[in-house]
Amino acid sequence: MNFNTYPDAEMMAIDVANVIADDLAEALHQKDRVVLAVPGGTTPGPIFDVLSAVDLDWDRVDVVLTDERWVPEDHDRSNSALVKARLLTNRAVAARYLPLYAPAQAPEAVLAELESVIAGALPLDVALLGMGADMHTASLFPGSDGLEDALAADAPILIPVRRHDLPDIRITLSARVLDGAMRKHILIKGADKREALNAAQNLKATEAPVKAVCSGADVHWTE
Ligand SMILES: O=C(O)[C@H](O)[C@@H](O)[C@H](O)[C@H](O)COP(=O)(O)O
Repeated sequence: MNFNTYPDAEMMAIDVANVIADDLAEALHQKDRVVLAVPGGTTPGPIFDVLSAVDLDWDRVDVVLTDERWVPEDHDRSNSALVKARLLTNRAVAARYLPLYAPAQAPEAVLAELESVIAGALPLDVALLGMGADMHTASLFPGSDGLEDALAADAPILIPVRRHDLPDIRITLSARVLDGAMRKHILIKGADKREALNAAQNLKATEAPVKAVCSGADVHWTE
C-alpha cells in the first residue's frame, strides 16, 4: 500500500479527484469504455464535486457503486442518490450509471438482472473505496451474513449483506471484483481509521474485510 497524507479534507478531495481523473484518462487511452467504482458514505462527496467537473470522455465511462443500501433513490440513505447528485452532474453527467438497486423487497429477487448489467463492464478500471473504523469496506462488514460468500475467490459479482445492527439490507460488489480493479484508492479520514487500517494488516479478511482490497492500493488519509 502507498500511503498519501493530506493537510486537510479539502486538499485531499482536490488531489484524490485529480488522481482518479488521471487514472480514468489513462484507461481511456487503452480502452473504448472504462469503469469507475465509487463508495457511498460521507467522505467521497467533496471528491465527487471536483471530479464531476473534470474534462474527460465521460460518455465512455461507466460508474458503479461499490455497495448500496437496499432503499429507493428517494431515501436519504441511498448511495445512488448521492452519486447522481454529486458525481453524475456537470461534465460527468454524460457517464453511464450501472445501478445496484432495483425496486424489489429484497436484493435476491433482482440479483441476476443487476449482475447481468455489471458483468459486461468488468473488470473495474478504478475503484475508490471507503472504510469504517470496524475495518469494513464497501458493505463487507465483519460478522455480517454474506461476508464469507463475498470474500470467496469464486464469489458472484454481487452479494446481499445483512447484519442485525444495519438499518438496511446492503448489496455489495464482492471482494474479488473490488480487488480486481486496475487502480484502487482507499479513502480514510481520522486517526481511528488509520489505526484500523494498520491493524487490519495483521488480521484475517473475515475479521478485517478491508484487508481483501489493500494489495497495491493507494491510501489517502487526512485527520
Ligand atoms: O455505503 C456506504 O456507507 C459505503 O460504501 C461505506 O463502505 C463507506 O465507504 C464507509 O462506511 C465509510 O463511510 P464514511 O465515508 O461515511 O466514513
